[in-house]
Amino acid sequence: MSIESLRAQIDATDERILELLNERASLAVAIGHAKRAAHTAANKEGAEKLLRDPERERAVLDRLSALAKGQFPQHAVRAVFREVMSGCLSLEQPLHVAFLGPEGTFTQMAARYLFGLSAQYREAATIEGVFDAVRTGDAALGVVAIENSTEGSVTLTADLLIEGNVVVREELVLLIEHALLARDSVPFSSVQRVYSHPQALAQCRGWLTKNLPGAQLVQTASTTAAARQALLDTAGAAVASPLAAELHGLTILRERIQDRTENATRFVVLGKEDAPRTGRDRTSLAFSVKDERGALRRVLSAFEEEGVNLSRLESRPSQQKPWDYVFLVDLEGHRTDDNVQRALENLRSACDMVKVLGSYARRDPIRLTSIP
Ligand SMILES: C=C(O[C@@H]1C=C(C(=O)O)C=C[C@H]1O)C(=O)O
Repeated sequence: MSIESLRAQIDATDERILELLNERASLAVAIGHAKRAAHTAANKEGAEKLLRDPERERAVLDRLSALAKGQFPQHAVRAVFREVMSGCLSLEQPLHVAFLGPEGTFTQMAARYLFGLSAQYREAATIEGVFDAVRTGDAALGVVAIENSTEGSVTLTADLLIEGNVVVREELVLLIEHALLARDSVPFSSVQRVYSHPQALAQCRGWLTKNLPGAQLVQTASTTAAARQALLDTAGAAVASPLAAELHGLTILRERIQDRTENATRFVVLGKEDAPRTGRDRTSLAFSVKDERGALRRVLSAFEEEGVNLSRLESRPSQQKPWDYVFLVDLEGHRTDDNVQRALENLRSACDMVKVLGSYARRDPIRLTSIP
């Protein structure tokens, strides 16, 4: 069969796909109306409810990924239907998402992976700016990093979660690969300055010490800012995502320079409400113990007695008074689970403060292979 004939068949097939997308969009609009009616009936006043349903979106993607046994690549199924759903949701209700900028950061890539290109993004210059956008309603959701597997917690995110009335709605764990990027004309041997965010430099500290011992390390506000600096410096290079090379027209001098192969950053989606129970959940909470002997042991016993597994426990200065500490805990389970509820009740007797920062579905780490 000739190419022209095959292309004619592709054109006809594309038209059928377009018809089905329009049919799907009409169904989504109808569902949007039904959700609004149900919400209005249930809540006579208050801000408009967020119509996005992440659990349903996850179910759609998982079902289609499982069905994708044909010619079309399975990894592409998710990307295609991520955008199909992003477009359908935008017909029901604009989705405003704040993220820690600037453009090209891992945080932006995490946001686009979750919400697609039809969401309306608001770039915030600081982590506080993301929290403020969600708190004021300027954005329905926000995306920030909460911890890295090499560097530990993003302490400001933790502090703002403890302080504010914003909770964790979802999580996304990205496997972070760092590369050394430079302008086309810069050979590896002439790199004298390396630019990047402090966390990225720290995640590549061993490699940089071994391979560029004489280079000056210059901290920047973000890996995107580092890429922009590298474009201007004929003896400079940036530590950033290999995907940033595509974004900024840089050359990859070295790939996978992070010290730990499985270097991952956990991002959280911030919202006014946390997630419904799925049976595979995580709950983040903060507590401060009474100044009594054995108070912390009683707290840990409260979890152990109810069979609640803790996946993270760390202390943070309370920001209230010097040498006063708050503990941050991630536990396996949803705050509505009976054993978690009993554990929370029991630990309250040993604590001055207990604050649930959100219950949400646990997600396995993913590796981005292209810019979402
Ligand atoms: C269509 C719906 O609304 C949104 C769009 C979805 C989709 O395109 O499949 C799924 C969940 C929602 O975020 C729905 O809730 O079913």
